Amino acid sequence: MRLRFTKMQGAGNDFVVLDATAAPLAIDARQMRQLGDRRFGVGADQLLIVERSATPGVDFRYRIFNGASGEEVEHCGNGARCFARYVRDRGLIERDTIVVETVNNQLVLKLQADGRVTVDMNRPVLEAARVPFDASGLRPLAFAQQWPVEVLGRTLPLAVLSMGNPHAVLDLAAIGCDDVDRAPVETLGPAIEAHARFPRKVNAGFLQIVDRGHVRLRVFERDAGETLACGTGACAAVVAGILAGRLDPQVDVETRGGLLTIAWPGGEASVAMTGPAETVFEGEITL
Ligand SMILES: N[C@H](CCC[C@H](N)C(=O)O)C(=O)O
Repeated sequence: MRLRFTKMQGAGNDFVVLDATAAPLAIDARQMRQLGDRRFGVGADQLLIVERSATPGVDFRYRIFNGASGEEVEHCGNGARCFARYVRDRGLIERDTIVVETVNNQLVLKLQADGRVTVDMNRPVLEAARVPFDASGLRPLAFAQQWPVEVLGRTLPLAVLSMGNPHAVLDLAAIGCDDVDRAPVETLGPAIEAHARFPRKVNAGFLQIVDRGHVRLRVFERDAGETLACGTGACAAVVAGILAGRLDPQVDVETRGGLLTIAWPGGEASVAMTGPAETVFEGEITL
């Protein structure tokens, strides 16, 4: 199969974007993995498919696949910003405000005059069972979403929540680490990602709080490994820090790939994420 694609990145989290608005794309998991492979394919953290939506009031369907596994997932924040840039730049829509539906959500994407994109990421899901997280036998710690989880022989205070996809956030101050670049991501990342208490695995965030308006974050992503940035992970980390009483309602999140700004007033409000979205190149591949 000959396939045209667009390579994009948002804060260094990179994507292969495929246009299925004119005709459906029949790509299996093996072909998704090939597309995502950095040596045998194009290479990307995730693959995004753009489809028209039949739902009234919704412009597009937004489907996300992790490149390493080829499996479909519920959400991708950096990808949502690239999605907005993609459909606008290709003239698939004339408006700067775009409504997309994912497998379990609807998102509103807004292209800003400065080139960044703001995404309404909806409310965080805080109930453990809906993350999903098995909290059986555990009692919450400093706040209702923080749980004592045994990982590699040590008990870690993990903030557990969903942005549509599952997240576990470790405030590095809890393990005496004051520099995210020295966080034990290589060891704790895979151990948290595959932990038995997360039946659908989990994205593992490592949070360094610099001050109430500025954090540094690394994320070992589910079925992707450490990425240069994770949009849903940035939202989850800021929500966790606000629930802990350690962050203000708007926070700059410094990731290895760039800066994201996350805002959450708390309660039933949506999380807003703003950040960059760039096209890198166009290409064709035979699968
Ligand atoms: N690895 C994630 C999907 C991509 C999320 C990330 N790239 C983002 O920007 O939110 C998961 O399996 O839930």
